Amino acid sequence: MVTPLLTDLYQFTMAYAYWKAGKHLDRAVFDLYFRKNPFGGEFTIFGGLEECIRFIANFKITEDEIKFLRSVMPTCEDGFFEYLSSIDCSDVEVYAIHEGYVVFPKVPLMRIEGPVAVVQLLETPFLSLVNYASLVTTNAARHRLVAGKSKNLLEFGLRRAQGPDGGISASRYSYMGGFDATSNVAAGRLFGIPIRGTHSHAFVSSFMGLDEITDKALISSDGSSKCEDFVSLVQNWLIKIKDSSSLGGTFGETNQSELAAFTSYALAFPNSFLALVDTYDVMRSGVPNFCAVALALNDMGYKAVGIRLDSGDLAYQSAETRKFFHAIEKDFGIVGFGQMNITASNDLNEETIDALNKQGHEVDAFGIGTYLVTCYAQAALGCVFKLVEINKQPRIKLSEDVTKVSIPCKKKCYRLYGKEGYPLVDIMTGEDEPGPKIGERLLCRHPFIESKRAYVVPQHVEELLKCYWPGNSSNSREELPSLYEIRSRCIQHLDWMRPDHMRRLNPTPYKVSVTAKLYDFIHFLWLNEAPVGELQ
Ligand SMILES: Nc1ncnc2c1ncn2[C@@H]1O[C@H](COP(=O)(O)OP(=O)(O)OP(=O)(O)O)[C@@H](O)[C@H]1O
Ligand SMILES: O=P(O)(O)OC[C@H]1O[C@H](OP(=O)(O)OP(=O)(O)O)[C@H](O)[C@@H]1O
Ligand SMILES: O=C(O)c1cccnc1
Ligand SMILES: [Mg+2]
Repeated sequence: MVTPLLTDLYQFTMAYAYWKAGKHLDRAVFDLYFRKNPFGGEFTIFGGLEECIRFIANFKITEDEIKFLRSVMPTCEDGFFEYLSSIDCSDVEVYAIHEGYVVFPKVPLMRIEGPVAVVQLLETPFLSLVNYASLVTTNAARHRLVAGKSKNLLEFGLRRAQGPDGGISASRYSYMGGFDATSNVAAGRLFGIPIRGTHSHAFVSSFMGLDEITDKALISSDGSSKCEDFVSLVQNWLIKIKDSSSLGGTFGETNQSELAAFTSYALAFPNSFLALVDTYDVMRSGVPNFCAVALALNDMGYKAVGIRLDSGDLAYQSAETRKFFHAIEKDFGIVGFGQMNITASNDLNEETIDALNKQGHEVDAFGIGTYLVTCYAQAALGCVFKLVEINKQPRIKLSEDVTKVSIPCKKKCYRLYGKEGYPLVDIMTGEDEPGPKIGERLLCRHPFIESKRAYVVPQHVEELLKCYWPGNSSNSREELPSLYEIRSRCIQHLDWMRPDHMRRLNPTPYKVSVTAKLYDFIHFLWLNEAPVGELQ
């Protein structure tokens, strides 16, 4: 779907005007960056780089596309379309921060150099590939931080995502941000993401009673015996549970159509039985029914997986369910029954998971859809693509709003680490400036606010922008890691950050700075380009 035509018309009209002016081959440098961290936080995860690199690797406008462009731009000369059909990205260079890194406002995630007309055509597709990817990766990482490392996080969002392509991207980047699995089968196939799922209320309510089950036989897990009437085995267990010392009197008649649904599911998947228990009544029907089926499976050598809760007070119900499981373990001597998995879903987000943590809960896995994939808490990241140099001349974009003034020049970017091993500050320098050195004191200045500056003595220096597409330069090219490797990197990097940058409430901003030389140059260019006002 991502072709050169997946762009805004103005990229093509500008390309024509560059061409008419004989400027199309001017060597331009653009920075792709964002201005503010999303979700009220102080960090972002960079996602989407691999897709950008694959896009430029295949960048070619086909004859059919040229024909269409001619119809869209009928006044443009033939020579322009001949030029368009000849272009590719062999003369473009892309330097980027590694995908999955923790990144911060104003620091270029990518620096793109090449003939101005070609690089201009990359603006919209690159932004489209990076903006949502980074936003949803960050959203997933934030859900992971609040849920904790020990919980399983399942992405359930395909049905609620912004269309099929939004759903596919959501699955890919939720996994990158630290989710464990997706329910999205196509994404699992495309990207090798683990696929997981339970069943829905429709499956439960489609059953009317136990007499619907005609094939009642179940062979034991080791194949050594056969139970001809698994339904009776389940019913017997239900009676035993009802009469057990600690559970007697906690429930009466359970819903028999629900029991039929659970039994059928267990017959279909004896090795991975998991039941949705909230269709009728969690504690009076769903959980006892589940336990009866799980105990019957246990007789046949199978270990049930657990339950899913999809409504009500998830803290309370998970705790009550856990007590029920422990009581079964104790009364019937089934070792491990108390640890049965409890999955929770239903409009979960950072806030609800945080609330559950504060109340105390027994949930092992969270299934999260709507709030994760739609990025409900913030609709867009706001990455931009700005010209910073043309034909070696630095360029600046001014704005009444200081946060929107671009940082000119082709730059290098470094992450400086302190004594305790945490990243302290990111610093941008002019391309020809010497890089920061370990143990050498360096003045780091806020790019726009004069009074904000600090000396830093780095214990480790990391250059951030790596060559991912060398064009005609002699730089060697970074390999594209697998999605799994990027996910591992993301998880590791989140761990390396100082905790106060990562906390949910009032996190400390991470410092982003420029060298004194670059600071002076930005302000010189600013004064040069800004017209002096006249008061009358
Ligand atoms: N203990 C809890 N503390 C805070 N929020 C919770 C707790 N338990 C559940 N929630 C959240 O409260 C909301 C409950 O939503 P709502 O009242 O619409 O659903 P419900 O009535 O429980 O279920 P449904 O409408 O799907 O049958 C959900 O967002 C859920 O994640
Ligand atoms: O709640 P989310 O975070 O979006 O997670 C996905 C939801 O999708 C399913 O519900 P379903 O589509 O059956 O409808 P529902 O909203 O009535 O639960 C599932 O039971 C979850 O509740
Ligand atoms: O497998 C599930 O439980 C599931 C999948 C998608 C949406 N809700 C739930
Ligand atoms: Mg729901």
